[in-house]
Amino acid sequence: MSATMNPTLDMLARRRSVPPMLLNAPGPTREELDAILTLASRVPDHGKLAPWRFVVIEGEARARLGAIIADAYRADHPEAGEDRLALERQRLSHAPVVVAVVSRAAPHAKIPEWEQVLSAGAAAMNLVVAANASGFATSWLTEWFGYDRRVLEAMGLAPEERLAGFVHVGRPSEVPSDRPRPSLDEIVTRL
Ligand SMILES: Cc1cc2nc3c(=O)[nH]c(=O)nc-3n(C[C@H](O)[C@H](O)[C@H](O)COP(=O)(O)O)c2cc1C
Repeated sequence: MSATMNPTLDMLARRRSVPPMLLNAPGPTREELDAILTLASRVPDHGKLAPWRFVVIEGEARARLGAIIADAYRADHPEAGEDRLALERQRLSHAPVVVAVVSRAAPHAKIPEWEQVLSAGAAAMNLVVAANASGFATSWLTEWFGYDRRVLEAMGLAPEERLAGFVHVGRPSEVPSDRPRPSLDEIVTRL
């Protein structure tokens, strides 16, 4: 896409995910992250339910949760070797900050649950956009442990809460080349 004089459009046209291994410190400061999370929470939200919340995983907490991820993996794969367990242990330790976006969608008399789930996706994407506009790069991932109740419980999620994604945030050491994008012909119909 051609460059414009509009920094928002330029960022949207160029942004791409950067794998956690390429996301370095320094991560956002407390003030920077608060600003990013404030923008992440400014999303369409039918019924003003705030059907999402954020769990910030940084510093020592990344390794603490990594140990729980590796324990869960070992319990399910007793044959797993040390290399694989080390990989699992490091899952959240590459980027300096990982924000878990949690969906709190629940049955409601007026607001369809589907719309609450969509709002959590919007919050995750606003977080991605705000972090990238602030000079960071991101990766929005779930992986197997994003669906593992042992891991989610260790993060403080209630049984009815679900993970929309782990957004890894850091300074990119390199930005991968772009991937193919769908052409408008494939995804747009006009009535
Ligand atoms: C909800 C959600 C979960 C995702 N989980 C994973 C994942 O576990 N592993 C993965 O490789 N990509 C995952 N992705 C895809 C990446 O976030 C990203 O879209 C892709 O790697 C590159 O696209 P981009 O450069 O346009 O961001 C997920 C995307 C979404 C929306």
